[in-house]
Amino acid sequence: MSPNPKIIVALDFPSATAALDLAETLDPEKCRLKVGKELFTRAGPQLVEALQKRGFDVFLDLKFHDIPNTTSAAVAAAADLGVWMVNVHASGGEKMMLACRERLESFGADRPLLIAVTVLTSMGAEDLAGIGVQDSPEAQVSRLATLTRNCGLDGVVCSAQEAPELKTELGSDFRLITPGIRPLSADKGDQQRIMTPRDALMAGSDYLVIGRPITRADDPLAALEAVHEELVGL
Ligand SMILES: O=C(O)c1cc(=O)[nH]c(=O)n1[C@@H]1O[C@H](COP(=O)(O)O)[C@@H](O)[C@H]1O
Repeated sequence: MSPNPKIIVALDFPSATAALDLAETLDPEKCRLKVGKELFTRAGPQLVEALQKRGFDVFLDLKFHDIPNTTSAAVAAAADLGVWMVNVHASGGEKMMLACRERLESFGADRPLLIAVTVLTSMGAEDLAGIGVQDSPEAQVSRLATLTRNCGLDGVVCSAQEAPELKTELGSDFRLITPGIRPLSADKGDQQRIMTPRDALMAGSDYLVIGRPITRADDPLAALEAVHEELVGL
């Protein structure tokens, strides 16, 4: 039993019923839950509250990216909901991230963790070139993660492939949240920069975001248990 579960199950479902059905089978002491754009758009704050009432920490993954005034107000709305963690896109820039961090100060110690997405784990070098970024994914992640840390945020979303370098550059307190996690037997799907759960933690990830390998498994609970077994001793 871990008081600080490192696995965040991505509830990428089209309805509150589907999300709650899975949540009923899970243990809040063994995983946290992520509510993203599809589920939140369909089920809204009530679903987040329902999950929190069942004892789960919720990562509200809406990846806010807008002007500073709008984004900081959205982050404050997430804090009012009582979520454990909320995220913005680091590419929204310094002023946007500073405004968000400052807005959360009024929530004191109960504020959510505020993290920023660097380069989506579905993107590789060619995708970056397509949006005018000639640097490698690693260099762009490092640039955006450093900016995020300098703005006083709590951590970044990145690929576990970038974790060792970021831990060295940015320090052990700066949290690394890593999607693109694939047990060896799982399909890669649309993810490009992937790693197994065990390798990701050994590389320096603080939290593993895992969606389809658990939620689309024939037996999601067994799939989650299998990941826990893979992590024994870490
Ligand atoms: O912010 C995220 O959580 C996120 C960032 C990123 O770069 N890549 C990424 O896959 N995610 C999310 O992590 C989850 C990964 O799900 P699976 O690919 O099904 O394991 C999805 O809910 C994505 O929205």
